[in-house]
Amino acid sequence: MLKILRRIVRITGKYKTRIRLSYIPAFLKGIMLKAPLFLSFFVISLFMQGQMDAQKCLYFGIAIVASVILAAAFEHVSNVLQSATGYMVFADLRMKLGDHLRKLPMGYFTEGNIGKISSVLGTDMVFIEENCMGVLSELASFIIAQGLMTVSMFAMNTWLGLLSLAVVAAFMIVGNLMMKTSLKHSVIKQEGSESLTEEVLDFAEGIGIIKSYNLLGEKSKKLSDEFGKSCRESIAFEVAYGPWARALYLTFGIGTALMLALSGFLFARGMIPDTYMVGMALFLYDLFAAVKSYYSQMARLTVTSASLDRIEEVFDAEEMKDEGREMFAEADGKTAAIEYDGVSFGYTGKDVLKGVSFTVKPGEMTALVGPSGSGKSTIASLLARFWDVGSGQIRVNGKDIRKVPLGRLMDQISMVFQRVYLFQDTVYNNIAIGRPDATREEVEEAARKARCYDFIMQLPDGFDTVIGEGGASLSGGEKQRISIARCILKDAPIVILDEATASVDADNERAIQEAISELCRNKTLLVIAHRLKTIRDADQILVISDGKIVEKGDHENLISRQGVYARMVTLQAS
Ligand SMILES: Nc1ncnc2c1ncn2[C@@H]1O[C@H](COP(=O)(O)OP(=O)(O)OP(=O)(O)O)[C@@H](O)[C@H]1O
Repeated sequence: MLKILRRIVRITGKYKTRIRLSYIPAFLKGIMLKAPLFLSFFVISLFMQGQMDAQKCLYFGIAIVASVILAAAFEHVSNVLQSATGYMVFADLRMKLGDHLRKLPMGYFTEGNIGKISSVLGTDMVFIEENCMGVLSELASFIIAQGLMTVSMFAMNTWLGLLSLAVVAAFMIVGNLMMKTSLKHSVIKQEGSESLTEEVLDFAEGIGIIKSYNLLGEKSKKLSDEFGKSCRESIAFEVAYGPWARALYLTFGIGTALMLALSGFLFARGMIPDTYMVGMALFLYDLFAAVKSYYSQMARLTVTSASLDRIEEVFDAEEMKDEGREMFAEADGKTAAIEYDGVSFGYTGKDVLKGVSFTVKPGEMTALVGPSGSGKSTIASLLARFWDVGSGQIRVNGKDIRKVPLGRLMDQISMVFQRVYLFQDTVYNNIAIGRPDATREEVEEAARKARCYDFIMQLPDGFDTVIGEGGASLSGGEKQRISIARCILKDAPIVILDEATASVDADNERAIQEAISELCRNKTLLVIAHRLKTIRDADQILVISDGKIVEKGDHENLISRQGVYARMVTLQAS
């Protein structure tokens, strides 16, 4: 239990002191909450001893009101310190996570971790933020309140004190067993929610394919199975947890009854005065209320433990090294040279690239061609450090790309992917991502060059139209051109182009080709080519097969060689 509390305090980082400070008002609130009870006890005692008068009664009344006001004030201060800190902690933690995710290799995202990331951001962090920070101060005030009650029992009579201590010990045994059960099932529930999130994301993302291949029944069944599993896990949690919650309730009832019986016995034996007997009747239902509430709140914290595990798991994923602090010789220049020097690489041990070496001169175009799965995309993605090379080196302007800051490398590269991703934001912002400090004129100019200005102006709000859910929907070709406008605006010296294989209509294809020509003007180009007719003018064509360069040269040269490339051209022409 303390372990969970310590883990929560640990994630509060630089706000730790604020959290610890908040215990002071929480303790004071704990005392103030019990003050009306003690004051009432004194009032009754004074009445029974015939020492009460109207003035004293008024003072006691004022003291009770003051203690209630103070309890509220202390609660407010402790909440401000703790809950507000919770929001600050998680704002920082989300930023830290964003930064961490940015530094993870692409492989992390393709290895089934998307569900985990979604759960961490959407469920775990929100749960801890909303539930746990406030709970810490609640727990502190429960501990002090229970302490006060037990001490006052000892003050009345040692036997009463010992029995109340024994009941608290029974609460601790039952409470801890309840938490163990809750913890075990929370982990199962959290894992279930993770795989459910993954299944829902998969279903939503693949809905087009699911419909077109008539898989709605099959996929819906898979999804319903996941919902069913999640439901069963929740029921199993309740079934296992319920008896312990009832046991806690019983301990409360039995403990209270035993305290009443003991005080009656002690009174009958003349071991406690009648005022104490009346006081017991007053305290009775409040005697163990704090420890009961404490364990009820702790159950919430067990869910937190499973959430913390997942948050830590994501943070533990190894980041790509970004320790290089050297700069490119021609940093931010308009052209750049690229050299692959004996590059080998494998995703999961097996080598996908085997000793790949080639040079792209500044301002020239190199095309990668070859059968599917030969390693073309892998070659290109290593340049952007989506993964790091296994052995060998990739140099840009003579500098090993691992020796420069990742951010600086990315400044040098624009990428046009086959699969375009536009954010659910305005057209303007989707283009401006390329260079956030660009002026409106520059964004519009980039849109013109990418041949998308005209269709953007026909959208309901022009550049301010929101794309995506609830906003304008665009055709594949239009989206592609917006993504090219983004790259034109970025104006990076290197362009990696994954040539689209999807067929678009002739108008769109012409517009896309014109947009690409604008983008590639005076740039160093690495093109993953699928249609060979588009790369005839390339300065260099690399034919990749099974992770190796098997032919290298320009179109004329490779045709005259009558090798793999020539056969591919003949095949595509037929
Ligand atoms: N993220 C990944 N994890 C594991 N293996 C991968 C991953 N991406 C690609 N591979 C494997 O690496 C090999 C090369 O893939 P790559 O995508 O580079 O080929 P490609 O020539 O670009 O293919 P295509 O023309 O079909 O896009 C293939 O065997 C592929 O299965």
